[in-house]
Amino acid sequence: MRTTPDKQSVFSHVFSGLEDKKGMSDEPGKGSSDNVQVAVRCRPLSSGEKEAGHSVVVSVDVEQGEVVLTPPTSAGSHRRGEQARTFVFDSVFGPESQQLDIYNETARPIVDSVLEGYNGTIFAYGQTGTGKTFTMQGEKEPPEKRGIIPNSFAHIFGHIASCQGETQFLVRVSYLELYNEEVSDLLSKAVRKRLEVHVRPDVGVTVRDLSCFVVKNADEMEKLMTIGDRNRHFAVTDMNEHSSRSHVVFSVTVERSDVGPDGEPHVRMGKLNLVDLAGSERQSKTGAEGERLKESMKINLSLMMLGNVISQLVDGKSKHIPYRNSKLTLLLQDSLGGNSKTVMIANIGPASYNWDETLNTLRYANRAKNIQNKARINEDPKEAMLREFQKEIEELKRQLEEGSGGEEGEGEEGQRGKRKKRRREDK
Ligand SMILES: Nc1ncnc2c1ncn2[C@@H]1O[C@H](COP(=O)(O)OP(=O)(O)OP(=O)(O)O)[C@@H](O)[C@H]1O
Repeated sequence: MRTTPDKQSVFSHVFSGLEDKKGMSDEPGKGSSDNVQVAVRCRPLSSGEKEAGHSVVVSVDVEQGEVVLTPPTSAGSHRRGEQARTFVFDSVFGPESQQLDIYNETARPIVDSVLEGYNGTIFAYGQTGTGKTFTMQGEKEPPEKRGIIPNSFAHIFGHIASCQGETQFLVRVSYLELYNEEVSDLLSKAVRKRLEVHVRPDVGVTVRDLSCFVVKNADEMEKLMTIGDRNRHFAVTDMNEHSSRSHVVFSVTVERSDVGPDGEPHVRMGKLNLVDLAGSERQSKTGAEGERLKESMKINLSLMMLGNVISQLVDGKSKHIPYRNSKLTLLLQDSLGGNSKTVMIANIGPASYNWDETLNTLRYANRAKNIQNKARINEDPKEAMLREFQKEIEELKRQLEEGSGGEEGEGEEGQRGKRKKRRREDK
């Protein structure tokens, strides 16, 4: 359901829920300094890699949060004899890790914060074919294979269902694609229409004309995700049979209205950005030519720009961060160094022939650990829709009351007088 053309039909999607004690104890408007959290996930060796006889060069120590990249032992490798490299991250996941473990450790705290009114970003980064889409979306069946995005839908609506009483929620979603440096709306009928990205000082990054749908349960969200995925650019490459050729951002906005100590309703709004980046790739390995090669160059360029932004944020010397150098960094402006709680999941493969790419990803992720964000609860935001709907609901209720007649024995004159009085009170 689209919000703009049909506001009235969303009234039924404004949920009632319990006053959330935990949420109420937060101090709206106060920012806290949060480092970007970085997790690393290493996928299992694929059957093709096993058949080709590639050895495993990655080991993971979950307890210590450590990833060790050992040098390849094969005689032909130019990395043979190098020293092992060790990296430490906020959390690490080996080939046996389960989708739900990843969700609980990396995504759950971010989604909890979004439900409190913070912005949150979860993004997957890594070489092509290392499991970014598997981590973010996963597979539909069996349920244990579901990724972060569908798990977050269940989490959000599970939370709403557990609430009762005064708290009301409004959830809406949008889904955009960044392909060859052009932004488009994956949920629009005009799916290839180019959209403009703007940064507004009051609300941050916005995409003009991006459609937004109010949803009332996890199934509706999943349906929208499936529609959007069908519109996404994929291709077969030598590195991945189903390779994403674009970056995508699935956004979920959660508005909540709680009655504060002053007896008045207060609206808070958290936005969750779920980002599946296209993979970095080497042309010699993917076999990209023609259109694929053009895509590949754009993908690598935007990831390089993202790397530059990360370096400058961490370096701390530069006052000017080059967010505007690419659409990807512009879209992620709030998520990196801004008003958001952010987690990056760096995906890597375990095989020896990807040693260089794996080292690059680990270095990239290692730098991102030092990015400092300043997340704050978004209280009474201008763009909140909930308050507008509440006002209209009140107005409709009033009209219904008026339409159902006055108190017994009260004449037309008496009812008209009451209406006038209410209008005066409203003013
Ligand atoms: N942890 C995992 N366990 C089992 N299979 C996995 C895992 N991670 C990835 N795979 C499998 O590896 C293949 C590549 O994964 P996926 O498409 O998610 O990679 P990607 O990083 O999104 O690639 P690209 O950047 O090319 O889109 C898929 O067949 C996927 O099912």
